[in-house]
Amino acid sequence: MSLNGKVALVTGGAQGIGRAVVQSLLQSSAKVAMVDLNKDLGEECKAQLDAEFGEGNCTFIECDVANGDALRDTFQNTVDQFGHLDIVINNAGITNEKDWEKTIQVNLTSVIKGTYLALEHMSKENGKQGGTIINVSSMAAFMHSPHQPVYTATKHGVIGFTRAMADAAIQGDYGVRIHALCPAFVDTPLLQSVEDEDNMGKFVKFKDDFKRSMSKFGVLQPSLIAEGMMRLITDTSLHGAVMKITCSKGIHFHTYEPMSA
Ligand SMILES: NC(=O)C1=CN([C@@H]2O[C@H](COP(=O)(O)OP(=O)(O)OC[C@H]3O[C@@H](n4cnc5c(N)ncnc54)[C@H](O)[C@@H]3O)[C@@H](O)[C@H]2O)C=CC1
Ligand SMILES: CC/C=C\C[C@H](O)/C=C/C=C\C=C\C=C\C(=O)[C@@H](O)C/C=C\CCC(=O)O
Repeated sequence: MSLNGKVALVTGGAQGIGRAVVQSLLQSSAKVAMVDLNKDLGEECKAQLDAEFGEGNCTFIECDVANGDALRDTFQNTVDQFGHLDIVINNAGITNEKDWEKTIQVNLTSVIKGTYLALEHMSKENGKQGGTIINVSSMAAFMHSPHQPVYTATKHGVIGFTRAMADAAIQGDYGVRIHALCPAFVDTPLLQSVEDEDNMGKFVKFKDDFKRSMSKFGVLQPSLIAEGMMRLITDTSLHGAVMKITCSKGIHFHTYEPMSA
């Protein structure tokens, strides 16, 4: 499905899962703001994408999503460059059990901020034209490990916040579809950090248990995660979805029991 005329903003877009979905969005003729902390990586990625898709379709904006003012400026910069905003993917994430406050800031607080900024630019409550938001969680929210307790907490939080905002979007008639995406293990540099004591702190001693899980459940490619994101963007029947992507079941959805008294 063509996304011609649509404008997307992807945080953490210069590497890994984010880069894969930036590629898919460009292949579908969307304009893309690739937002990332890593200037060198971002500029290299933009050069490659310009060579493949032509100049003017992708912009790189250096931004630490943990800096709320910078993130606000990044959203405005995107709208100034491309005229409007239709798709926001809050993808940037880290795992750091030593600096666990930073992990909360990047993985949860910034996802909340990114969601609210997306609504400022897309919600009908603000006179805008609607859109789609995808917040990236993890299968860590369904299968915790002793290896990354705070990372796990942030990913649980992303699901809870996203599901509540999806309900708010319905009751408030925002015209914005909001989903959570929960990949299992994916072959990216983040997954390699499982070996790093600098990242994992005292929990690095549990890394063998984590690696056994990786062996047992398998490791996905970023392209499949991008495929799941494109389905959330293009299937307008979906709202408030919690998409799971695993080696055993592929792209599927978590189902919740209806709330009852
Ligand atoms: N790799 C995996 O096994 C899984 C990853 N995820 C989630 O997917 C998302 C993307 O992860 P990966 O692609 O694996 O990671 P990655 O480390 O390969 O790429 C993340 C990108 O985000 C950028 N980034 C990090 N902190 C940032 C910040 N404060 N501001 C702006 N950009 C920042 C990095 O520079 C990098 O380019 C994360 O939210 C992660 O938790 C979820 C499940 C599995
Ligand atoms: C340094 C590591 C960084 C990121 C890793 C990632 O975010 C963490 C993933 C944690 C757990 C992954 C679990 C994978 C599970 C599966 O693949 C499933 O097939 C297992 C079966 C059922 C899951 C339970 C359910 O679906 O509710």
